Amino acid sequence: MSNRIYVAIDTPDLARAKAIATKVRNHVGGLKLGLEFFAAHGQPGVREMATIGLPIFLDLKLHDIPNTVAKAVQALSPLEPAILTVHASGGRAMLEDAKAAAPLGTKVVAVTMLTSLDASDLAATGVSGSAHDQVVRLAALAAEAGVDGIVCSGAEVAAAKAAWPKGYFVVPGVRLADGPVGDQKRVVTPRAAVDGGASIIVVGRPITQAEDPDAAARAIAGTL
Ligand SMILES: O=c1ccn([C@@H]2O[C@H](COP(=O)(O)O)[C@@H](O)[C@H]2O)c(=O)[nH]1
Repeated sequence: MSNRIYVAIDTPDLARAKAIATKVRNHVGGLKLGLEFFAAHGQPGVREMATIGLPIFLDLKLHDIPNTVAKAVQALSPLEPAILTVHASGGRAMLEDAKAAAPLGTKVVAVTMLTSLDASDLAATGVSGSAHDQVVRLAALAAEAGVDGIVCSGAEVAAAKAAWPKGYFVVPGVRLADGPVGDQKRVVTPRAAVDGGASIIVVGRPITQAEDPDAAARAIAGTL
């Protein structure tokens, strides 16, 4: 099994992004680039990071009307990311159109409920019920729409996988047992995420803010 860790390179500083990625490249399976990096460096920055030689996960969490999302996916297609995110709450037509517009080799995965949210945040947006129910509901929508998988927390991944055995499951919100959680609310350890059925785990600050990012990545890989 290849390394399941995608390191989240969340910085607007290209030199720092390259330095961290270069340090950890032997102990992670891919690089996740999100809004912070993309807003600063766009497609040229993604191409630059791709020269490091690891698969690229473009975590842009697209969420708009179907036509706009499909056109955005088309515009991103020359990058041929390994993984691209959209928001499941954009609805079935948006998910279908995003998948249709993506390159064949790109996994389109739908974000269900951000790991920085809990049930009280959900209630504040007018959605009643648990995080578990919300994730399982949106995972069913994603499967029906024909995308490749979902993003969810490690607390729900086993239930989502049981309902969608062929799905691809991306789990962020991963923390070491004694580590700071920061703004994340639904966290699990790397081992628990993989045991629950994560296809890949996304790890950002526990690696990138460590004194020795390579040692941190190696230590996490050693627990899997
Ligand atoms: O529900 C989600 C979806 C995406 N993310 C992204 O993952 C990383 C997590 O970084 P940490 O530093 O390990 O918290 C970050 O890039 C988020 O944008 C998420 O956390 N939760």
